[in-house]
Amino acid sequence: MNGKYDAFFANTPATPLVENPLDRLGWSSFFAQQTDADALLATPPVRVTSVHRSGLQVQGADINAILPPRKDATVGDWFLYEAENVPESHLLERKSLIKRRSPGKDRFEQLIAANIDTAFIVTSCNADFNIARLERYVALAFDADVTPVILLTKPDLCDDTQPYKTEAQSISDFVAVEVINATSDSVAKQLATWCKMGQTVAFLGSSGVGKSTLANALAGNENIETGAIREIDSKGRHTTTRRELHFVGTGCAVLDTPGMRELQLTDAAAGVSDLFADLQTLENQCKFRDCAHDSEPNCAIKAALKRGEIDQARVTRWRRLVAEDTFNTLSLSERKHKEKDLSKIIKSLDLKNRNERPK
Ligand SMILES: Nc1nc2c(ncn2[C@@H]2O[C@H](COP(=O)(O)OP(=O)(O)OP(=O)(O)O)[C@@H](O)[C@H]2O)c(=O)[nH]1
Ligand SMILES: [Zn+2]
Repeated sequence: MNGKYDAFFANTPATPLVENPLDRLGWSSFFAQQTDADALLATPPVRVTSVHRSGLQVQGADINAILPPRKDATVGDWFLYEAENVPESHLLERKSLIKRRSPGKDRFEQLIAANIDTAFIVTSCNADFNIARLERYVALAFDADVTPVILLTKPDLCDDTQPYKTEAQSISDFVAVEVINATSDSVAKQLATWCKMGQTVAFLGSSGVGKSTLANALAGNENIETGAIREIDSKGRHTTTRRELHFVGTGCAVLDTPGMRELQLTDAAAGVSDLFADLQTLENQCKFRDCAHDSEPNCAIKAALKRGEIDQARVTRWRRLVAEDTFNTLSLSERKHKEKDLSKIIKSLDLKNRNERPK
């Protein structure tokens, strides 16, 4: 980077009065530093605002275009736009990426959303509240390099929100917890820290907890649910799609994509280790590398439980997430392979047993 465009492209606070259209789209120094001022003029940045079968809808400072479909990009991605040779547009490195494995047999990876800054994990102060589910979402966010923030909605329908808040706060010291009435006037104010200009946020959580209500409160007069757009697909037909990246009143972008709503914890190993770093450190002190923290001697986890330093329920949730994650990460062939290995081991154990049996 050099010269007079530095401040402009790096989105520095040195130019607060002139709103750069790219700022609103979420452009930041993280992306600017992957290129230089000359390249930016030749191939201006564009962001994927929605994904369709016919291609990727992209938006730039004064560009509104469609890139040909490609599997390695998703909503929220940034490209350097090659006007002369559109398919050659260059995909920029991501700040964060949410992906999932498809539930089908082939279990290929689907990219759900890129470059989200904050994931609001929404649950209500009632029967929906489930600490294990919250933990899953937090692990998923950590794994994707997205900052998780827990929002506890419907406080007005609950006698005492404190127990919910205390439990949610016990998940991690690094995750903010906000009690928020989604139907109140103070939503935008309460979420302002995370919804500044140029930020990209998403809402995760079960149906009916208030995600749309919160998103609409941020949007002000705009109604996100009715933000459908009509466009012409590659065969010239009119199609109606939901927009996926909504630029709302506070200046932030709200990402709403169907894939987000179906997220499960899949291969979020890094997130699980972040979330349970203390337990993983303890585990390293167990005598056996494959300690099941069950009946093994010199088990550091059991010792810490006995001393009352850690909580049994949390240990159980951690073990389940690790097991689930290991299984989810396996491909179908690996699973078969593993099954084969397993049956071999069982057979050999049986054999050993038989041979050692007294005649
Ligand atoms: N009293 C009260 N009602 C709320 C609150 N948050 C959401 N609601 C109501 O709960 C209902 C469901 O809210 P939605 O925003 O549609 O929930 P959602 O999470 O978007 O649900 P899906 O679209 O199914 O995923 C609506 O009738 C909201 O008005 C809250 O904090 N207090
Ligand atoms: Zn152990």
